[in-house]
This record gives sequence, C-alpha cells and structure tokens, in this order.
Amino acid sequence: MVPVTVILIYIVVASFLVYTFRNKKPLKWSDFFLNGFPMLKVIKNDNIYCIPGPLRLPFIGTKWQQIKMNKLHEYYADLNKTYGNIVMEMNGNIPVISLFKREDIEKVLQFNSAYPFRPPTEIVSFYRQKHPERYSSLGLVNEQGPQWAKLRSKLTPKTLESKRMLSTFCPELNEICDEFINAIKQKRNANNVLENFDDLMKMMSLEASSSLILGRRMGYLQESGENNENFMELGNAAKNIFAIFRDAFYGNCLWKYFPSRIYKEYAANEEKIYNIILEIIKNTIQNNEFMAQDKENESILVKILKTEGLDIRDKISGVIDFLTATQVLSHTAIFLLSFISSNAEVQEKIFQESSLLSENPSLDELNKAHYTRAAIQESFRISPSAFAVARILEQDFNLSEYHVEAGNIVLCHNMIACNNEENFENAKEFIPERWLNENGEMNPNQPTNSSIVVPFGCGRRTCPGKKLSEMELVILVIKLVREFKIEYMSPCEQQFEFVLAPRGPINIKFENRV
Ligand code: HEM
Repeated sequence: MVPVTVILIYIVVASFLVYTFRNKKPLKWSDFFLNGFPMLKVIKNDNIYCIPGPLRLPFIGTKWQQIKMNKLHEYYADLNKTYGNIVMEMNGNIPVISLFKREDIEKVLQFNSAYPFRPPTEIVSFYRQKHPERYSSLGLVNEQGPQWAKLRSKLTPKTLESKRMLSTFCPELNEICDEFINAIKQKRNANNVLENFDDLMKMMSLEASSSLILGRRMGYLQESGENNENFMELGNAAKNIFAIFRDAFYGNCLWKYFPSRIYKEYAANEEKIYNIILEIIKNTIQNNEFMAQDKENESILVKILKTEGLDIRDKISGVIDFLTATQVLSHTAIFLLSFISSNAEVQEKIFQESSLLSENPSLDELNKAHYTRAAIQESFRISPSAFAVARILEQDFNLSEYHVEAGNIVLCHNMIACNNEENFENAKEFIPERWLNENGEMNPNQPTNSSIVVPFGCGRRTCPGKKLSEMELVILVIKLVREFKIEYMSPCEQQFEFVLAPRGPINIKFENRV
C-alpha cells in the first residue's frame, strides 16, 4: 500500500511541476482532472519545454535514460535519430539542449563573445569553493567572465600558445618519441604485438606534458622500478579523474549533499595531484630554478611562477588544469593510429612523406608534412575526443525554430554533425585527401562545412594546448610509421569518459619496417 501511495503522490506532484515549467503558469486542479495527464501535453510552443526529448521526470529529469554512462556518445546519436535536430534533456532540474544541425552549431559557436561561457565541471567547482586555502578561484577551465579572461591572459600566451615555445620544445619531444619507440620494442611480444598499448600511450603523453609543463622528465617510459613513486601516483591520479567527472555529472548528484563515494574519490585524486605539484613547486623554488638565465628553455611552471599579478593559488591550479587536460591527447592518438592501421594506402603515404623528413624534424619541417596533418584532421573530424562543445548562451537564439533564451546550456554535437552525409560526402570514410588543395597542401578550410570540425573548441575559449597537441601528434605518427607497420589486433571501440576514450585493452602489432 505504501509504495502505491508514494507513486500516486509522485504522479500528482510531477504533473504540477512539469505543467508549470512547460507553460510558465501553475496547473489548476480543474486542468488536472479534465485533462488527465497534463504532464504529457504541450500547450504553448514558444519555450524550451516544447523542444522534443525523452520524458522528463521531476527531480531526476531525463537521467533515467542515461544508464550506460560509458555509452553516452551512442545515446546522443540515438537521441538525434529519434527526436531530430534539437533535443531537450533535463540534467536533474537543469535543462540541457543538444544541437545536431550544422547551422545551429555554427550560430552558437561563432557567436563573437569576449568571455565565452562554458558550463563548469560541477564537482571541481564545488570542491574548489570549499577549499579557499588552496584555491582562490575555480581555475582556468572552470572560471567564467572577467576572472576567466584574467587567468587566460596570464597563464597562456607566453607559455603554451607561443611558436617560440613550441620550436624550443620540439627537440625534446623528438627525444621522448624515440624513448616511446624503444619502450614499444621492449614491451612487444615475440609476435610483435604490444598488449595494453593504451597504458603506454597515456604514459607517453604524460611524459611529454610533464617535461614541457613541469620541466622534469618523469621516467614514465622507463622500465618499472626506476620510476619515482610520487610521479607514478601523479600519473594515475590524472588518468582517473576524467571518469570521475563523468560519473559526478551524469550519475546521481548526492555528492552535493554529503561526501559520497564519488566525491571522496575525486577529492583523493585532486589532493594527490595538488600535493605532488606543490612539492615540485617547492623544489623548483629551493633549487633556484627560476633564477636561471636560460629563458628559452624555461619550463611553463617557471614561466607561470614568474607571472606578476596572479595569486599563487591560481598559479598552482593553472598547472593542475594543464596537466589533467593533457590526458585527452593519448585518446586522440589512439583513434588516429587506428584509422591509419585500417587504411593501408594512407599508412603508405604517411611513410613516404616521413621518409623525406630529417631524423628529428623541426617545427618548420613538421608544418610541411601536409599529408600527415591532413590525416590527423580527418581523424579529428570522424572521432574527436571532445565530441561535443558546451556553451551557456549569452543571448537569445532561434535554434531549429525554437526560441532559446540566454542562460540555457547547449551542447553542440560536432562529432555527430561531422559524421552526417548532409555535411560531408562519404562522411564515415577516412579520406585525408579532402583536406588537401590541388598542390597537395593541407588547408583546414578546404572542404565545405569544415567550420564544424572543432576538435579543440572555438573562439576565445579554444584549447590552449591545440598547437602543442598538433605538433606532438605529427611527430608521433611520423616516427611510429617510419619505424613500424602498424596493425590493430581488433577494431578500436570507443567509450565515454567525460570525453571520448578508447575502450581498452588496445593490442597493436608493431612490425619493424625492413
Ligand atoms: C588532442 C588533445 C586535446 C584536445 C582534443 C583538447 C580539446 C579541448 C577542448 C574541446 C576544449 C574546450 C574548448 C572550448 O570550450 O571551446 C579544451 C579546453 C582546454 N584544454 Fe584542451 N585539448 C587537448 C589537449 C590539451 C593539452 C595538451 C592541454 C595543456 C597542455 C590542454 C589544456 C586545456 C585547457 C587549460 C582548457 C580550458 C581552456 C579555457 O577554458 O580557457 N588541452 N581542450
């Protein structure tokens, strides 16, 4: 009897709430009795509650649909098929609108904004607000408005985004890639198959990022036993954190009310990263590293420590945010190598191009590796790790004939739009040539609709690691394909870990070229 009463009360309360939200006026008793289940009816057509989408229930919204959190990318593709170009979900009681149509995505992402608003990662914001002794703001990734602009201008231009910095780092990156190739040779089995390549790839991208950002070689690519325990912990914490973001955002949000398992896991990983970075900073200061004269070879950490007008807590959180963000690079590399593995002709063309470059190519040489760069861009088109770009609207928009007011969260589904035949011919096929002009030069604006290929986001909030990541991917592919014939032992499946990640284990045959 008790469960039946609870369900009845729930239906009545749900009807009132949904009706009131949809029609912006309270439900009268007469409506309820005369209309049956008004929660299922659309009365007006000019607000977001009229946008089609799965059944929204009070308190849990549409979360009941997202049971398989590691398959959310497939869930969104199904939503697009079922409901069309624009779909509304409720994340608890927060409306989230998904856009799949190119014109809508362009409208939102090309909106010229001084401070583009991207919804923050809730659990990070929540935790950082509770720890003012460590964090004076939400940090570069999560802050908004003028505070974000200040962090962005202080933390990035002289560091991650400068051409000089990339040129200086290029020789070291060549060295790290050689170390990576040696590790592959040592770890592959008698049949030349390397099992769990995904683990080694993560270590490679962490080694590269730590070397650039912290100015330290961590030894992630060395045989186990030689590694510093702290550095291994840092690596593991950075690896875990994305899946925690996903579970906190798409799972239940009990962590907002009490320290649930997911909150404790997040706090443990964040504290691990924080403490190790703090230790490294103390050592850097003690060893007088930032008094060094060699400005060219200064690490990003030293550059950030020297930046004036920024609270030390923001400097630390900036370094943490850079290090955690670099995880995405290893996912991207695995998707890219899988396309190269299943397209023998593409692999051969990259090999030909790589043979023309010097053993340790410079940044200028890498920029001329047009075919390889086109292959990377094509991989980004079909399988970008950030498969949707989120924004909070700063003004009202008409999107697919619905009026969407400022302040709403929208997800621009660039991956789904990029895999749609309406936007790209033979959209599901891997064709690097579509990015090349008649002289065989890479042209990112070449294909019609290239404006929706935004693997690093868009506008002033674009990823500051874009140029570094592109350079790293070109060196990596050129060196790997020059050394080995690459063959994935099974198709590379994808799973959702807040960003799109490969589903391990990834086993690859690396056969020496003769
Ligand atoms: C292939 C690798 C990478 C991909 C696909 C990627 C993708 C992205 C995307 C889509 C965004 C959101 C941009 C927007 O909202 O418009 C972003 C933001 C960001 N990325 Fe990356 N990223 C990569 C590598 C990196 C690396 C290596 C770093 C650091 C060294 C980094 C640091 C950041 C930071 C700090 C932000 C926040 C920027 C802000 O809000 O101002 N990313 N990234």
